Amino acid sequence: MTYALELNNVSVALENTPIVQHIDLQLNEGDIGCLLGPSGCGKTTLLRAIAGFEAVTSGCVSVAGHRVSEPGFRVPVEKRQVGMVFQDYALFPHLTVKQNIAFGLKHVKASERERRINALADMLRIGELLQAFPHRLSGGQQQRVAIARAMAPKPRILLLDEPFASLDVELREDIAREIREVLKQDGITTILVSHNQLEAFAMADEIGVMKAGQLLQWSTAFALYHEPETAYVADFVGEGVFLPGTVIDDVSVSTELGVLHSDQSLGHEVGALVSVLIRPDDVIHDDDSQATAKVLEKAFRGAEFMYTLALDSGARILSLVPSHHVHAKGMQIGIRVEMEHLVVFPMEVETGV
Ligand SMILES: Nc1ncnc2c1ncn2[C@@H]1O[C@H](COP(=O)(O)OP(=O)(O)OP(=O)(O)O)[C@@H](O)[C@H]1O
Repeated sequence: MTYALELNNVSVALENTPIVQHIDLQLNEGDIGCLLGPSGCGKTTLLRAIAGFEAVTSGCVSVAGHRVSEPGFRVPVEKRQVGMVFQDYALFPHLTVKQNIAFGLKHVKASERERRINALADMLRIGELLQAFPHRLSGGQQQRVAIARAMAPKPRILLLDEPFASLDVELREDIAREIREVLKQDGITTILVSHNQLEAFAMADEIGVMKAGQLLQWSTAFALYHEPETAYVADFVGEGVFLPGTVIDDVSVSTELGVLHSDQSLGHEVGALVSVLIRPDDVIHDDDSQATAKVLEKAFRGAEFMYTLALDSGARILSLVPSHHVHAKGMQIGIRVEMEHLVVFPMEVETGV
């Protein structure tokens, strides 16, 4: 199987300091990947290594089955057919918006060049700005020009570092959706860096969670949310809390919310103390339920409220409740747990319980 982009055991050091270590990831042609992680965890460094700006100290980067980076060997950036949008946009100040976008299209027929520039400018809402120079543009406009310039030559691999950071929420969602469509149409394999999980969920086929230079998990949004492999990923992605539990057999855990069952072996010894991940959508409000919890807080989210509830022990859980159910703070409300994926970690792991 040849991937459009493959990293095997990639490590990168800057000024002799290891920054990212032992990274494995793969993307099929036309797939979109997203790196999520706190500031300073090495996302930009990893993008720069894929683009060829940084050398690797171990492992290899392959594009369409060809090795482009390994220790002591690096295909130059301009030979990789990689497009990259940096956080500082790096537009050419002496060129107009149109000339910036056209920069990588010198070998394309004039009519096709015009068509592509206009299509990208329309999509990115910068059609009115084609004759302007970059210094006249707002940060968000410059960012969109940089995206158009990187997408224009249909690179083999597109790398986007926080591509929507300067856009307001509404524009961001529309543009992200349209960019995804064009990337899919053109079959451009993409990795983007984002701080925004919802954006990652909406844009990406595969998502990687990074922490301190390590890639903890590389999988679909669904798997990250429902089948996190570490307590860190469980905590970082989505909302939820950990409740203490005791393993009672290979597939069941006893908790304050009752006995919860898994459809597969939990891999923990009977009697082991564990932390059980409880997502807000696992906790259903049900007036007929015997089990109750006290409403501590509620936050309006449009169609739903996010309730923070206290169990008898004082442990807190979250529950998403349709907003036509109105319960005041301090009330006891009926709850039941409906869980499709039971996620359990050993208790000694730092989970914030
Ligand atoms: N030239 C350098 N020499 C040594 N360390 C560096 C150098 N450049 C960056 N670093 C360090 O490498 C680490 C990773 O930086 P990087 O920019 O890749 O993180 P990031 O995850 O992209 O962060 P952000 O989300 O804030 O952009 C940081 O701790 C940073 O201080």
